Amino acid sequence: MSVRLLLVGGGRMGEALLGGMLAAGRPPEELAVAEVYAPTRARLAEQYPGVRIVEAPIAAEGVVLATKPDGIADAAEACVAAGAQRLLSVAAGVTTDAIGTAVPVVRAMPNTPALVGAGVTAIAAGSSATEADLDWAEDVLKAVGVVVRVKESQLDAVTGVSGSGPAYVFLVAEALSDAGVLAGLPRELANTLAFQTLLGSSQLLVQSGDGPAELRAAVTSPGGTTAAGTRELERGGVRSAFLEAVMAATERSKELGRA
Ligand SMILES: NC(=O)C1=CN([C@@H]2O[C@H](COP(=O)(O)OP(=O)(O)OC[C@H]3O[C@@H](n4cnc5c(N)ncnc54)[C@H](OP(=O)(O)O)[C@@H]3O)[C@@H](O)[C@H]2O)C=CC1
Ligand SMILES: O=C(O)[C@@H]1CCC=N1
Repeated sequence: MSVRLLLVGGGRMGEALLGGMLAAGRPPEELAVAEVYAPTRARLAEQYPGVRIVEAPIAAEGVVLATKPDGIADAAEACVAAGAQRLLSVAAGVTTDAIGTAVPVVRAMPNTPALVGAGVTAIAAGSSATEADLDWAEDVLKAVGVVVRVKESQLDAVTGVSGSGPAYVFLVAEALSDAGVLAGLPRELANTLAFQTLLGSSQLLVQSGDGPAELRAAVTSPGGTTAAGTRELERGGVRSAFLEAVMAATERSKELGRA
């Protein structure tokens, strides 16, 4: 009997999508995970009761491919041979043409906040995918966050900004907390202050309708503490470091597609 949705690859991204979909109320019996690594299968089976955990692809109405980029084409072929009707690849860099199966392929770039329903995913249709295939992909992914539709040519840049983006934000969180400790605060308190500041600032950014420059200006009192701190960030080249980071990640995504 075919499952509604098979996730191939129960690694970090596969599990973020699985956990996010279950938390959003998707029934576990609609889902299956194919994962080659036995200890990961055992852990997933224990952590997600009701979800079918298998070693190799089984028949499915739809498949999310979340293996490493260099294994995506083979995994896609195995899924089609097992009876998959449509595919959704989340692999960085790998084009839908390179996947090139007999069934429609949608390419997506999600991010790990999907695990808590706060992801953002960009999707693009491969040449044989229709509007209905994009609707299906959007339906699957909107359970775990915001979904936007883009041209496939934009997906490498999307990867640089939001696919890899959570890692940059976690780095900022670590650095802000470390700085609090340097300034004399206990670690637990520094973590609470740093993490809640990131959360609150993101919520304000999304909910207020004001842009980041306006919101930053509202924190920056004339001759005050924020202006003094911001001068040091600018002196350290933080803005340029973000530009270079996103460009490097975008380029690496393109390289992964050529490998
Ligand atoms: N992590 C992230 O934030 C994001 C990742 N992605 C994409 O998601 C994909 C997975 O990345 P990530 O989760 O980080 O990597 P992981 O290495 O954590 O996960 C990949 C998993 O797939 C397993 N696997 C490999 N081949 C197969 C196969 N043929 N059938 C079933 N399972 C298989 C791997 O097992 P083993 O280790 O034994 O090989 C591993 O458990 C990549 O293509 C990446 O580009 C996209 C957006 C964000
Ligand atoms: O680091 C990576 O290659 C993957 C793709 C985007 C986030 N993680």
